[in-house]
Amino acid sequence: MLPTSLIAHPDHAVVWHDNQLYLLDQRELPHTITFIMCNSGAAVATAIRDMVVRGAPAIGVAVAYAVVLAARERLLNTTNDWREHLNEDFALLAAARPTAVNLFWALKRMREFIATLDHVDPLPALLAEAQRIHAEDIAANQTLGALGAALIDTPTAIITHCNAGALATGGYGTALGVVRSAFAAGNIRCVYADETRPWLQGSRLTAWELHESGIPVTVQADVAAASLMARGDVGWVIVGADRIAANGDVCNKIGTYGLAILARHHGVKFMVAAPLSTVDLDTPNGAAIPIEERAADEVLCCGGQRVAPAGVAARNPVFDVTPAALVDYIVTECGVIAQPDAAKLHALYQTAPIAMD
Ligand SMILES: CSC[C@H]1O[C@H](OP(=O)(O)O)[C@H](O)[C@@H]1O
Repeated sequence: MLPTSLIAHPDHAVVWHDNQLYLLDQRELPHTITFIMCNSGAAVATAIRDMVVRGAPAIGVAVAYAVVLAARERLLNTTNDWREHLNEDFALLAAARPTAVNLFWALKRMREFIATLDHVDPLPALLAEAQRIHAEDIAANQTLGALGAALIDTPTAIITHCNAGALATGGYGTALGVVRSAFAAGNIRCVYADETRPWLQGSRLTAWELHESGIPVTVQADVAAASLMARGDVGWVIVGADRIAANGDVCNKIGTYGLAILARHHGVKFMVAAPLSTVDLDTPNGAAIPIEERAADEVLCCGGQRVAPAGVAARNPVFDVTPAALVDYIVTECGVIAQPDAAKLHALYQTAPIAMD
């Protein structure tokens, strides 16, 4: 019998329980609930690469716990300084996926924390830091959820893309955090969830999260968003982010850029919800963000069957960049930026309660 902390719940994408790390296998949702137990940094790197856990903040939280697992493994198997051997683990984790900056933000924060340690046994302090990162992400989502919901001042239908929910974060969600808060305020009539090929994060994960929460959700083909906006039924497009560059360009799931162009054309407001850990002032603009290209088979196949004829190639970039000029609001836990630009982002960073560097 799974402990209650491991019962299937959108907030349980990443669970530290009984000194082990459990990842809800998001490849199997919504019809199968499987937790994968990881006991090394390498196992977490594999789980990230294979999309067991996905979503920028959730990846960051998983990486923070992965450093604890790696340190434990090194302490058990290394006679000399455990810190030296951690570099291999950090390199494995850094190579898992290239786009979501939260992965690298978490590695940097854990590495800087390790540098402050002089404990003989570093594990309790390391675990406490990973748990702080986890708790801070949930709190950030609840705060940004409320700030984003405050922008939605009348009942409306919204479109969301991919999954930027509790499953993609430490809990509560970013775009779906705004949806949860706005629904509680009576201002969400319906959520139209783009299915988001090829991984179907929308029809599998967002639909599961919102249905479980009693929030009206309708799945649609990604290509159906345009005519829905043309009908005039939708007030907002609300999405998450994997990396926000210093000038306000937003990197998110492939298809987001097209939604932003459609939204601007149809007078639909476009909101990006993300914690400050997703803002990367070291990346000057969207063109500098590495876009992950995944296996062609993810596009060539559907339901495990090859659809395209043999010999036909496919391209599979899994993110794209929305220029800041097409973004109406960036909502973070430190505040809301309307019509984002470099100066406004930098100013927001300066107000952050703790140094986010
Ligand atoms: C809350 S950020 C979630 C973000 O991550 C998703 O990508 P993936 O499922 O490939 O990790 C997508 O871009 C979401 O907006």
